[in-house]
Amino acid sequence: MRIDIISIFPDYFAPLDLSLIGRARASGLLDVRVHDLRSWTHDRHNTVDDTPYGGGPGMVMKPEPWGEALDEVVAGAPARLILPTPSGRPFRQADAERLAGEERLVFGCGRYEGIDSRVAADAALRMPVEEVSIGDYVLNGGESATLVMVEAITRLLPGVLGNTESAVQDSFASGGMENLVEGPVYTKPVMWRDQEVPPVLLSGNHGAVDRWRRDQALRKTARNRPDLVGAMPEEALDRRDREV
Ligand SMILES: N#Cc1c(N)n[nH]c1-c1ccc2c(Cl)cn(Cc3cccnc3)c2c1
Repeated sequence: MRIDIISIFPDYFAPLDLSLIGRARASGLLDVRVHDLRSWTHDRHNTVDDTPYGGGPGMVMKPEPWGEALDEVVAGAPARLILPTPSGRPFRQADAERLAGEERLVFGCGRYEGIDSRVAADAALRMPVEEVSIGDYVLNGGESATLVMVEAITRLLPGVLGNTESAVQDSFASGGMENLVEGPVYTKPVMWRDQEVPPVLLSGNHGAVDRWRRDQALRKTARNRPDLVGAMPEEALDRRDREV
């Protein structure tokens, strides 16, 4: 997969040189290219914003630099443009799984009050464009959202997660314990500050461990994410009661 990121803060993406994504890039498994939008400005001040038509607070990102940047970065090759925006469709795990199947993604990270709306409309003449939001809270621009989405997407690519990690049983995964959040996890020592590891985890009884983990995940989901419990079929909630 090739990912292009366009931003006025390219240094924001230094974390993509680290850890599993950094290793995947170094191995050639993943091709991530970060571009400074100001490379496509032509005035002395590298201007990327201007006042909004119709008035109102703040500034809007000018369309010309974006148009030139997308023309050059995409260069006619099929790519999907992802535009983080507070008004976008919610980004979910299913979107990460879907986008992990794409050959090329381009992330347009805006700032100020947003990118001139004609940029998305013009790009949509040549490629699929998705306006997405990572959550109902307000950020200062699209960079943090892009980091979140790039991590959620690329961790699903074969070979990116090492042997010690697994994307299969993750929360919100389509497989594994569907629609449940992760339950508690433990490692050595068996006793720490007067807290012992639940004995079932030391029992070697894999069936009992699986049942215990599912029950803990159900309890944690009901406590922290009642919205997910509502979406769960009734029998899934009662299953633990029938299991011996
Ligand atoms: N994704 C996402 C997301 C999220 N979940 N919160 N905020 C954002 C986000 C994404 C893109 C931009 C661009 Cl471009 C400018 N801003 C600042 C802003 C804030 C409030 C109203 N208008 C613009 C962005 C905020």
